Amino acid sequence: MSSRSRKARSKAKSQREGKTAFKNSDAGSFGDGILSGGKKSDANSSKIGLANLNVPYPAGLPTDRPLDQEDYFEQLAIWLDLEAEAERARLAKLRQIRSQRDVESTGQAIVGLDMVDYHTGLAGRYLLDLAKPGGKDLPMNRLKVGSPVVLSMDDDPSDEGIAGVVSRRKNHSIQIATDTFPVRDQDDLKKKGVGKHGKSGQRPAVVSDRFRLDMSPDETTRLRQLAAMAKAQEIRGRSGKLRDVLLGIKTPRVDGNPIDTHEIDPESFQFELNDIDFRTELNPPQRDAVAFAMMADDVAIIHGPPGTGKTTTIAEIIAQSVERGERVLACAASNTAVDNLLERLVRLMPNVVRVGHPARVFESLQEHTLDALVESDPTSTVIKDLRRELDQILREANRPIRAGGGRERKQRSELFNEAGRLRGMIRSQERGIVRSVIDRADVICTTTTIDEELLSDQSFDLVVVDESCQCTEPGMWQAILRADRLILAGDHCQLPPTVLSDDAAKIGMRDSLMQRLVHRYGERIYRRLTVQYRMNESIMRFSSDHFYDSTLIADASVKRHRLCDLPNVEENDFTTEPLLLIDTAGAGYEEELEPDGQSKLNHGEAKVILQLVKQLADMGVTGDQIAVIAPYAAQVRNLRMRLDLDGIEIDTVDGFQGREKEVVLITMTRSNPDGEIGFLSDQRRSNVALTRAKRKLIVVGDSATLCSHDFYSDLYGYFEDAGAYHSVFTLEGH
Ligand SMILES: Nc1ncnc2c1ncn2[C@@H]1O[C@H](COP(=O)(O)OP(=O)(O)OP(=O)(O)O)[C@@H](O)[C@H]1O
Repeated sequence: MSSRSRKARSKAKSQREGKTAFKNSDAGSFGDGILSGGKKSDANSSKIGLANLNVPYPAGLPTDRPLDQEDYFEQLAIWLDLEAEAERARLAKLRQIRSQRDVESTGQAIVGLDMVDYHTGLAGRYLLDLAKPGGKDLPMNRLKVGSPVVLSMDDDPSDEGIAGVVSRRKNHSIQIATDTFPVRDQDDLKKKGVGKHGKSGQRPAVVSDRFRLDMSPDETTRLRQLAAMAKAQEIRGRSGKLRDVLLGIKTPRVDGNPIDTHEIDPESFQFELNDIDFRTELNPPQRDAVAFAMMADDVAIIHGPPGTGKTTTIAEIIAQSVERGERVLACAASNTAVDNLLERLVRLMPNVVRVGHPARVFESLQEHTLDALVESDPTSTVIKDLRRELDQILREANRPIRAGGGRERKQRSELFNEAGRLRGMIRSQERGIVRSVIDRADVICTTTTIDEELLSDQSFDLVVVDESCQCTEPGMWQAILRADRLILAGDHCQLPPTVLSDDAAKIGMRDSLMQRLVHRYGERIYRRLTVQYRMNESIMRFSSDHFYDSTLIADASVKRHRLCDLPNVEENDFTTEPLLLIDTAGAGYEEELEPDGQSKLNHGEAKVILQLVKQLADMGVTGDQIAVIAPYAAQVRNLRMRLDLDGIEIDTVDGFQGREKEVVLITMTRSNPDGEIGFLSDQRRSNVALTRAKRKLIVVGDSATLCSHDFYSDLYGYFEDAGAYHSVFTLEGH
């Protein structure tokens, strides 16, 4: 363990024990209830409103006073160190698993892959296509487009492999982008005493044409974040002022006035509102949020509960900003969230550029990617010729070499040299075109992990971060560094960022900048959107009461919509009622640990889900209108194997944030005599699951296990009051 990691660990320990770097006075409490709009939180209340939402914030950073700059950035670096250590430990453990079934069941590796094709892409990267022999489907995996991976020889545990990034994913193939071409070092094999047929005349263990892909620790991202944090400590001017505001050293201002001493002047606000020529049909809270954001001098927050048009609203803010002649950087932590925003933006304005690999971008938005814009630039024909030449050279260089082919080996290394020279030329030509496309753009869209090479010295009048509660604080600084003004949008009552290190999570890494600012400045720094366009009112109500102080309103267009209103869906009790809960208590449907894994599954609940899905299909609901959500990956795998309906989506809660379906079935999975509910106790996860359904929400779960927890006891009570509670014994065959 490095001395830095040791320091991080001991610091984490002392912070957990209450000896925080900041001597945090209110750690674990919820301040004065400002999250609920100024109301005091009620510690005895079983309701979970914003003020007493069960998120221990702030665990590591105080919000009752300005942060010391040095301490603050040191704290962030400690989180990153702990996270890197956790990632390395996970990967080391994973790479020790050699059995195909075991390793693939983790979802973090794919083994036994052939390289079926390769070519070169933008910036001379190699794009390698990998597939299982015979074109078999790939196993279920978590290697998403953009995931950093290590590509290594499958049967050589000593091969450290080469780093790459997933650039495309299909059912039966996966493409990765790398800077190095994977060639087996034959000379090295010889040195190890392994001949063509191995030491024993058998096929040797280290000689293989098969590859293995492992998810890898994202060192590049961490280094970029550390570099941005180092730079942030030095910056001056507008960005320096913004840093001081975010650290609480300076007070945020709206319309020139500090928010802690001045209310917004209603007349100025009305003037601003009237002055905006809205490009989208917005409801009053959305319009207020736009005007508020336009008046903020340095930072403003838009709190968007599920389906309330947060993305629609920030797209409008960006359009207004561009209208005023500003340049905008629009980001989000995930590629999907960036694309959702991009989709809205291109409807409002022409000059938007999406930075990131085109394979990560929705088909309909391809033309807005930097790659596509560079490609269609008239000056890029020269590059196309060079690339063709490079592909040709690579193909020649990769022809198999006969035994003893010394001359051929020499020729090959010359070809690789030539390939390197061509790649250099391609890169420099491309750099020029890329620069001009970026310089011309009004809006750049990217994930918060910013490509420093592409956006090196770019700064923006406005930086907007959507889904900002899914981004850790260290992950924000690359974007903040480029901002004069900052708008954060998100919902801290939904999923927090993924943090692997429990130590880092315990000392605050999962708590977002948005959450910290709301804690510090209260309702004067944010506007909440309250009209939602997704859920039937009965589906919305529970979440609204528990997470949003009962402030959500269902728009008239969705308030009473039912499954039976969909074309071809039969009308009966099942399709008319928006809620259904099946209680499996007493049925003996106990959870099981997945063989060879850590994840949980529940065959009994799966059987109930199968039966309900069949019932829905028989009533005319189509597969693409149905989603099944399980909190555990093993239950997802279990259901995917057993459920055979075209278009149906089965995924974990994390896979469904930001998504919606006409009908959603949730299998709670946990059922045990000890009332253990694992990460179901994070109510933000349940909030996401419970707010994905538009017209019908079905929950299947064991009250005997779940209801020892207040939140689930309330949930069961809610369904019962709505007349939607049924024991599993009322279902046929149980
Ligand atoms: N003012 C409005 N009038 C009518 N429909 C709207 C309005 N605002 C948003 N919508 C619709 O509501 C849906 C959700 O909007 P949007 O995706 O912007 O919300 P979101 O809050 O970002 O969603 P999520 O909860 O998934 O993060 C979209 O179909 C959008 O067109």
